[in-house]
Amino acid sequence: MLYHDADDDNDLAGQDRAGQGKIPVPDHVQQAIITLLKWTGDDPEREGLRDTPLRVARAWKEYCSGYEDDPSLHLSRTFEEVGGYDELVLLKGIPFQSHCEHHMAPIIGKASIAYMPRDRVVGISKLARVLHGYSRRLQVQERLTAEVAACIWEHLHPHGVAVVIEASHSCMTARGVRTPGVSMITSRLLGCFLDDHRSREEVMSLMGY
Ligand SMILES: Nc1nc2c(ncn2[C@@H]2O[C@H](COP(=O)(O)OP(=O)(O)OP(=O)(O)O)[C@@H](O)[C@H]2O)c(=O)[nH]1
Ligand SMILES: [Zn+2]
Repeated sequence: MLYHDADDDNDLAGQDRAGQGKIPVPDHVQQAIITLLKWTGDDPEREGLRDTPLRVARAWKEYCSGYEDDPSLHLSRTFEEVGGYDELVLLKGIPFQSHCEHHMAPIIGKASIAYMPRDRVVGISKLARVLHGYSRRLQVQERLTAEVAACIWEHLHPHGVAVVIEASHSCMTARGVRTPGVSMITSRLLGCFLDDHRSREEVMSLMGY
């Protein structure tokens, strides 16, 4: 049996947790979640699971909201270098959440994103927005790292870009090899951070590596 939003206050699925309003969930999407619930051994008809297909569907739309984002648009508004500042700009330790494309399990970590401006700088929050645009999709960490770096490289035309991501993969900690406490580190260096060892050492040291 499929459930649709009731108008009462107990309709948790109907709450706007993401601030994006309530989105309709097609029956076939709910049905897929019911099938999974049954297959895992539970009873989708019991009270606690009654609205779960709706909630899960909406949660996945939120986890994967990056598919509706064009991260490069966040870099379209730039500013002239302030006071002739032409040294590196680093946003360090940006928390993010993604999901691995193999198991759809959470990837939870932090990213550090640096660039060496050429003529213009971007609002610093935009670097985090680019990260979220790519992380809110099904990912592998290597591709996420490369996509963030490529986006900044192609749209800001800086002297260099450095992206380092450190993350824990729930598919390794909560299932499978079940090895908690392990993190994966990936990096993508472009331009001066790749070619010039002093720039590379500086950015890595500022990032804490
Ligand atoms: N390189 C890389 N591997 C990932 C990432 N996320 C998950 N994986 C790995 O993807 C692999 C998928 O391996 P498979 O053998 O196809 O799947 P599996 O049988 O579930 O593997 P186990 O996780 O070892 O149980 C696993 O080794 C995961 O640890 C990622 O972001 N990058
Ligand atoms: Zn995985």
